[in-house]
Amino acid sequence: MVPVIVAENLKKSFKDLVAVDNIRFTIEEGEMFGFLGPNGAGKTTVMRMIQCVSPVTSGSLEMFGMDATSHPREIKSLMGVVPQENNLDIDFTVHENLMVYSRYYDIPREKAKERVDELLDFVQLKDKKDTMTENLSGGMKRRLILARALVNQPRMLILDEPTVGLDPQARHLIWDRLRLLKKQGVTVVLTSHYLDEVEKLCDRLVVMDNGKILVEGSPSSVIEKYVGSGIVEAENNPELVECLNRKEASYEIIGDLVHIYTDDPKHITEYLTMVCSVSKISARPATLEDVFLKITGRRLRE
Ligand SMILES: Nc1ncnc2c1ncn2[C@@H]1O[C@H](COP(=O)(O)OP(=O)(O)OP(=O)(O)O)[C@@H](O)[C@H]1O
Repeated sequence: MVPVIVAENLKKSFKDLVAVDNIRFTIEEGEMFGFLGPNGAGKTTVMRMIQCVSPVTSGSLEMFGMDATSHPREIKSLMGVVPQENNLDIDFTVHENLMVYSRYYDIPREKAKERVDELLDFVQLKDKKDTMTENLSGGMKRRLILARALVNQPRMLILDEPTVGLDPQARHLIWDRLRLLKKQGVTVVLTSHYLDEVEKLCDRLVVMDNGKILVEGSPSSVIEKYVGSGIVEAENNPELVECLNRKEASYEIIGDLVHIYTDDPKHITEYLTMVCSVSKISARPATLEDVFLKITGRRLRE
């Protein structure tokens, strides 16, 4: 495996605030890699350092074997970026938006036209070619931004919350396109608050909080490691909690519910039903969302 991004003791401070606190991670070529974390965890700050638009405070950040501080131009030419906000030029048509962007990369006009047509086809916006950008739906705007990020045929694509606010159809189309890009060998790095999205798409992920990386691994390995393969949910009552303590089970009380983390949901369900009074008991597979909440807690962030 060839590493595309290597971060060592990477730190970013804004005056007294440490937004990214000495983190290390490696992203391999052709991987789909996710950054997760509550609001303010430091994900966008990491993305902006990767995009070489926010200087590293200390530590090292290498991409394609080049240092982010000394080779930003070379690195930028190899990547495409889908930012968190829709920052399209609304005074242009769909086609013009992409043509203008291709000029930044000095792509000859005829070649750019060909490339833009291919990209509009790729994101299913061919029939909107001459539509003014401001008249596109939210999903179409996101697709246009994805197309724009691909104008320079990047080896790595960075996406900050690519599907925020989109309906299921639009999300699925973006997922499908990201999978196609991965098949073509493009390294994809994304942040998302949609944990099902990350679970479905990403080969590996990190969970950040307060600028630090708390968890790293494939979705299935982190689920296995932090919550086990299944969760049994039951209505909270003192007798149930006593039973769980006796059995030394791993559990969490969440308001009116008890979450029991287990690799054998059937066994726990049968046991509890037999030895104590339980109601509304049910089992389900554990998800990345369970890991996220277990690791980062349930406290609301600012
Ligand atoms: N330019 C800046 N100046 C000062 N503080 C900043 C700046 N950018 C980010 N921060 C702070 O750094 C911390 C991390 O912010 P960041 O935007 O990276 O979080 P995030 O994980 O992307 O959050 P979200 O999920 O809300 O997008 C926050 O406390 C934020 O207020």
